[in-house]
Amino acid sequence: MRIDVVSIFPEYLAPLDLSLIGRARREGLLDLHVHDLRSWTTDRHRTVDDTPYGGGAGMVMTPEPWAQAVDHLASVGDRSYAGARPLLVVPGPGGRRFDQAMAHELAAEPWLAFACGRYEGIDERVYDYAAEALDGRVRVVSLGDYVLNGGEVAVLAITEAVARLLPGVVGNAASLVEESHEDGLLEYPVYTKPASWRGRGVPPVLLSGDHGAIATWRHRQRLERTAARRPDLLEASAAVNGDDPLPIR
Ligand SMILES: COc1ccc2nc(C(=O)O)sc2c1
Repeated sequence: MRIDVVSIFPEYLAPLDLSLIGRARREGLLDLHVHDLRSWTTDRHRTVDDTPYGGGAGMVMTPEPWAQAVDHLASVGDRSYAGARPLLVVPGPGGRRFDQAMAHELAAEPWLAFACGRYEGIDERVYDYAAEALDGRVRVVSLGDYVLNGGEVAVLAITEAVARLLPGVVGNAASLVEESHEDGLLEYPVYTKPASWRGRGVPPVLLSGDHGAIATWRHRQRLERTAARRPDLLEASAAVNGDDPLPIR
């Protein structure tokens, strides 16, 4: 997978050099290109914003640097990635909410590009221009119902959630299975040594060696934890599967 990120704060993406994502890049599983939007400016001050038409607080990102960034992405024509055009993802509070299902959708894309907005946002005409230049493949995505100062933090989160789904990135693929949100349930509680710690023990079933009993206990823990913390997930699952959201009643 290729990922391009355009930002006025390219150093914000430095964490993508670390840990599993950094290793995936070094192993050639992820081809990441971070671009400074200001490299597509022409004035002495490398200006990327201006006052909003219609008045109001803050500044708006001007369209021309973004159009040149989009033109670059459209012209790269990296034949290594099917279609040679990326899906452009623009993080924004008014976007479709990012979730694990979308993480899987994006992980199936050969090439993603992220446009990181700042200030009050990007001139609206850029979205239309980008859709024309990239065969309509532009998606506005929000991390959640809150507002950040820009798209970079969202890109870090989305990139990590997506890249970890790529084959070979997470050492043990089995660890991707019983995770929160993978199958509609939250994960079970985990324990490690020591067996007794500051007067607190480990559930005996986990020390029993009875793998069937352990699997049953863990599933029950997932149901109870989901019912307690995210009952909405159980209701959604029941609506889809038609089963009793809490068979453990
Ligand atoms: C100006 O660019 C922004 C501003 C707020 C914001 N909030 C996001 C979110 O996912 O909540 S992405 C994003 C991008």
